[in-house]
Amino acid sequence: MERQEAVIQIQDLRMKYSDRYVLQGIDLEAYPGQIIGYIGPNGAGKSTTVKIMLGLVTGYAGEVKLFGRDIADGDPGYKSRIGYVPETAELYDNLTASEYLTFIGELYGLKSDDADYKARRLMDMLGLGRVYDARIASFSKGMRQKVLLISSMLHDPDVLFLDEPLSGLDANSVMIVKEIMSQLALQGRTIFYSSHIMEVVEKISSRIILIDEGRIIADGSFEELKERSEEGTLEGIFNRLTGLNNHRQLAEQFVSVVREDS
Ligand SMILES: Nc1ncnc2c1ncn2[C@@H]1O[C@H](COP(=O)(O)OP(=O)(O)OP(=O)(O)O)[C@@H](O)[C@H]1O
Repeated sequence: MERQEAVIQIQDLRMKYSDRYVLQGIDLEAYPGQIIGYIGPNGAGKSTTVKIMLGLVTGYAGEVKLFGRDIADGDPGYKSRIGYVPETAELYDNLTASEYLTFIGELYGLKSDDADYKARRLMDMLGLGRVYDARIASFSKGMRQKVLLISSMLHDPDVLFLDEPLSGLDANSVMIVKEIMSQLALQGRTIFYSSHIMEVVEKISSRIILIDEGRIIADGSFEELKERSEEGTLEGIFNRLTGLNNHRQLAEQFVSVVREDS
């Protein structure tokens, strides 16, 4: 099968904060239709990689290309073809969802009326039609997450970067958002997401990239990773490859310190 052109190409990406390398030579490429689970322990360098691709972090070494162009070439045009859901975001609490989403849509080049019309229907479909004109300050965590997800997709981006996209969502909403991700991928969009929920990553990713201390230590489909491992679950593979084999002991020690007489 003829392979389409890569939408993300990263070569020997290195990033140093103070004297410490937090990315130590990342190489990866992603293609249309892929759902890539980018996973790793806390502090492994996942957000840093994504922020570099978004143009939010500079000062890196190596090459990062999106849609075939070096993002350091000074042309920010690629940003209109990507969407982003950060792990935590300051939404404009004083705006209504309608004002916020229309504003974001306009930033991405949609006409105000079109953005408003599209946002209203998407909010309605996620069960938030009722609060479309309410202030975001009054929204629960899950409601805010839905607004963020909608804001990242309003302009129908080619590549979606999602950081813990299911954070705060109830079980029904999780099913809907997972299905939305699959359908977008089937329609040729690329989804590059980070999550710590291994069961979800295992099920929905077409490819899983595991990083630890700024290096890729596994890259392949879940089936491929499983073949190379004795573990039957992604959680087991993750724990083995990132060196955690004493969680019970650690938990016992932790609890015994918690229970010490003060
Ligand atoms: N602005 C910064 N200045 C200094 N160090 C930073 C900065 N941003 C990140 N780091 C460091 O870089 C390393 C990687 O951080 P990063 O946020 O990329 O990890 P992560 O894999 O996304 O972790 P998590 O799963 O906890 O979100 C960490 O050691 C972090 O302390």
